[in-house]
Amino acid sequence: MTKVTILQFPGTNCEYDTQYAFERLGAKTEILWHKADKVPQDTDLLVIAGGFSYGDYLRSGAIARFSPVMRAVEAYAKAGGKVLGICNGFQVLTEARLLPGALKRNEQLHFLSKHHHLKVINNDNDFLKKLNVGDVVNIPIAHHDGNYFIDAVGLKELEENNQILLRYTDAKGNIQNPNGSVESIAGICNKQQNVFGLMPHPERAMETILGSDDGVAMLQGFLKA
Ligand SMILES: NC(=O)CC[C@H](N)C(=O)O
Repeated sequence: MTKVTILQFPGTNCEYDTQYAFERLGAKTEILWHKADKVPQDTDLLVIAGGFSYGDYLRSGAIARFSPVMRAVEAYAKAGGKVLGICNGFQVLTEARLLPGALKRNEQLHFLSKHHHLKVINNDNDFLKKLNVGDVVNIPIAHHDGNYFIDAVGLKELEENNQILLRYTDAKGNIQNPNGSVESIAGICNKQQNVFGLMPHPERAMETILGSDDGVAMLQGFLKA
């Protein structure tokens, strides 16, 4: 059985949605408070859940990065452990330099909360292997700091190493840009392809009655066969 450990900082608010989503897919889960100094040994996937860690003070994710548990997360990722950062989790991972780039305030300076389409750019990784390149999924976004920035050198590296995983599009897969992100990037991974981050919330797209179940195929990629 796959074991998913979900990090919780003061201000995290998506840990229970994330727990529900993974348990529904048959995983066992544990919520880990940010004061922990170890990642549980049986962890197959570590998720940094969404929310407003430390009230988004200074910059989203900028304080959480100094929490004790982040030293353990760094060691876990360095040893090849799989890490997924969703929304605020993505922000924490960029602040901790486990993923390149930064998340700035949305271009229009508004909080965005709606469903958005995304196109799969690369599926040659654990995260998106259940989807096909070019697939368009419908996933909620909910952020005010989702404007992904990376400089030209960094962007070239992302492209060369197939690190761009998802881009924002319309329902037909035409590129769209809700928040000003460089090249409409919605999700990336590190060069080693074991640390993943995205602004949209797959854990909120688990049931058609709630607008979409396209998150199922995304999260399933992490489960053991
Ligand atoms: N849903 C979230 O994780 C919110 C992320 C972050 N606090 C922002 O608004 O940008």
